[in-house]
Amino acid sequence: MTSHHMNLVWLRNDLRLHDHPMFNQLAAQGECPGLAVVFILPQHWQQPDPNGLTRLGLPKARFLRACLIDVQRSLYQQNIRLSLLGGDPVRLLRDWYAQQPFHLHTAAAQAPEEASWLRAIAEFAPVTTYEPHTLFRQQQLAELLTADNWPSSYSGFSRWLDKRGLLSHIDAPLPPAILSADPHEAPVAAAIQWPDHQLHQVPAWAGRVPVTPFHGGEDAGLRHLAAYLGQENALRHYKDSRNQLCTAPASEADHPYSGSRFASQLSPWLAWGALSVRQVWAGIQRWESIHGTDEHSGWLKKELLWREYFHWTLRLKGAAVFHNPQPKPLDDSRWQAWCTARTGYPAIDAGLRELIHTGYSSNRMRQWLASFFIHQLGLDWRLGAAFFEQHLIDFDVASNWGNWAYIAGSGQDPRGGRFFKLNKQLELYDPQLMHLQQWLPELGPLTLTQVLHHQSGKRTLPNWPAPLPPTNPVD
Ligand SMILES: Cc1cc2nc3c(=O)[nH]c(=O)nc-3n(C[C@H](O)[C@H](O)[C@H](O)COP(=O)(O)OP(=O)(O)OC[C@H]3O[C@@H](n4cnc5c(N)ncnc54)[C@H](O)[C@@H]3O)c2cc1C
Repeated sequence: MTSHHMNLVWLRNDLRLHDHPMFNQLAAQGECPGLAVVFILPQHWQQPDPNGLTRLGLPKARFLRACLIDVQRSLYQQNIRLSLLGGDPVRLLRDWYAQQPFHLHTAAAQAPEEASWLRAIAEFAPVTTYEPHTLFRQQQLAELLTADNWPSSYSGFSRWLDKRGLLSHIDAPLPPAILSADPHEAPVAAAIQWPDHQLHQVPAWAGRVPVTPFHGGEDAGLRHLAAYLGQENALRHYKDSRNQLCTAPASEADHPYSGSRFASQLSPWLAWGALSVRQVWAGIQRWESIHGTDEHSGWLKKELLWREYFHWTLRLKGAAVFHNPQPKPLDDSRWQAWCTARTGYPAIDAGLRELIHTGYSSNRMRQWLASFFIHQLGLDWRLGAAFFEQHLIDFDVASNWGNWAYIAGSGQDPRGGRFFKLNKQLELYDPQLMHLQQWLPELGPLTLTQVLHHQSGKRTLPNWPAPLPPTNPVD
């Protein structure tokens, strides 16, 4: 590693100090000539694309901002500045380098866009990359990471890990780094322009629905993890409750898990790297040492391995993950109905409202939404994935695009897509309409039969739009 330049750490979605190989490496170097840390909000994230989508919906922006404030505070306690810049990352870093040469330390690229930034920067500055996002190191998977060897399904990946015994070789999380360096300020100025809350119209229903339960930041993420595995101990029923659409209110006395979190809800912190996935894995192992290894802890680990599978798939396949061999033309009226959560299918419209309003939805709901968008509205899955990208506070490029491609049948898995029959799903997962009524309060008291009939086209709910004609039956 060069030493005559100052070190510049470029954080992207690795917004933490604990278990961060980059900070630990720099700390191990001891006193260095200077250290600055930067986060750059790419300007194009806020420019609407031809379909009116940006990459930074309001809940997502709020969560990100809270993560940045938290990491800025933690660094400040070590006398290190985090500069927050907005603009074109390559241009800003080139300007910075021209005024004050640096050695750049940053996470390895996940998506092709990041890879192209890193290639461009490497032309004018020394760059060292790190692996802060995954359970495994690239070297551990080297044999698999070739076009011929990469498994075409998650199960193939999981079998290979078992065969190699790799699950017992996941690195332990690193302790928070203690840094020691001369602080440096950014020599370039380009303030972040955050989305304007004033321009965001609050719909009339918003006052009657749940508030966003997530607060960004490493500190909040670590507390959430500790509570989930400790005081709440909600992992004890994870496998049985993970398919719920929401947490049943504590008042639902006859519900088996009333008031207890249905899934870990760790994804927003994991996505921004405010929590390290190895920290979560180690937390589950600690839980197992107290409560014993069981199907619940095993299932949560399995979900983290799904994440791993999608991450490494993207690293290997790159732009191919975003490709649709059967593109579809845009049907504007269907697209507008989707964007305004008025498709006429209350189960879907409730899910869309939740997603737009909070930036989060359960895995089951995401599956309904994606399957509905692709197989019942007949729209191009990439548009649905981009819609999620705008809204999800836990947007993770590999998991989002990987899951959409998987449901569309465009991705790795040879089974040709996943189609969830909406009415059957509603009967199975929200028979008491708990989620649906939470998000469509203006529909008032309803029966399951009324909703099922409406969704089948019988128009039993006069104050909700007629359902758009489906391209496949909902029953
Ligand atoms: C269409 C679609 C889009 C999705 N987009 C994203 C996304 O942008 N970001 C994201 O983190 N997850 C995404 N997922 C996966 C999954 O829905 C969320 O990770 C999960 O709902 C987050 O809630 P949780 O933390 O309570 O999950 P839990 O059930 O508690 O799972 C724990 C963790 O495992 C990982 N995980 C769980 N399921 C999956 C999965 N199917 N694929 C990859 N990782 C998984 C996540 O990191 C999650 O936080 C998507 C799923 C679908 C069907």
